[in-house]
Amino acid sequence: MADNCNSCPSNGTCSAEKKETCMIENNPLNNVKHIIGVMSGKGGVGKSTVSAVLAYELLRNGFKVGLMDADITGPSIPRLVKLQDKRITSSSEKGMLPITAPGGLKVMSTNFLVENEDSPVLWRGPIIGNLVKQFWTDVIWGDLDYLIVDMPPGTADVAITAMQSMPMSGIVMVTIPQDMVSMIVSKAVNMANKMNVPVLGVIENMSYIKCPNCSETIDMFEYNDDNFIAPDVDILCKLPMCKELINFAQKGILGIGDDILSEFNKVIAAITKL
Ligand SMILES: Nc1ncnc2c1ncn2[C@@H]1O[C@H](COP(=O)(O)OP(=O)(O)OP(=O)(O)O)[C@@H](O)[C@H]1O
Repeated sequence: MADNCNSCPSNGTCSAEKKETCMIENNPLNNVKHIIGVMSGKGGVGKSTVSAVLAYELLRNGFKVGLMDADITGPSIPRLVKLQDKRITSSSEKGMLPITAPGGLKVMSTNFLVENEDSPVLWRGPIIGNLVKQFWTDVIWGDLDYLIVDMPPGTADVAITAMQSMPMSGIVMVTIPQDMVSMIVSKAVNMANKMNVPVLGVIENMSYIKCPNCSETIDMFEYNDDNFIAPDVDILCKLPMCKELINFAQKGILGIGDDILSEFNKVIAAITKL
């Protein structure tokens, strides 16, 4: 049975049978209402960028938000939220405090634990999986409305461990509209379905570019709409390929125009319905 059901985001919604078989450990110091995974079967499609913007936009909407960088071997969140120089230097037996970014966003990443930002993480799969688990059990997130998890890439063991060790309310998939990528993201959708984590929908990133002169939109990829991901998965929003998202690490959320933020708010609408 799960440890500390009282501090589990799923508390009150699990069946008695599920509670009996649940292996999730929760930290009694945490009161997190919803955990949202941001996932993609394929690398480089914008998962970390989307996670960071989503976290900041939720914050701007007045929520208490945490951002967990569960991409252990390729942690890009600290740079995206300008915390690359921060390190966690102390912890107690109760756990580790995340680093708080300006605005109140609580962040945890492997890069806060290694000596230098460019130190490689040469750990094997089980150790990496364990660290992801510890980012939930041993980090004192405190009171949060939403914990956004930048998921480990792919659909292999670390991603499975992440889904098994955190009571996720839902997964948002990030993809680019290209048949080959969509096929791989479909695997991630199927994986989430098998693990009983609801897929809230898909963010189609780098979908188009907008001409700065005439505002014409130009689709970036040729793809067959009928084959897109899975018939029962909604496309939550379409994001352009644009400088504003490339420059997020430098300019932050205030550098992103209202048209793009309104797309992110469609995702937030799906998340806040939970
Ligand atoms: N909509 C966008 N327009 C332009 N560039 C983008 C957009 N989204 C992401 N990028 C850029 O694409 C690159 C990859 O983005 P990001 O690191 O967020 O992807 P990822 O899926 O998390 O990658 P990884 O698999 O390496 O963790 C980055 O350089 C980022 O700035």
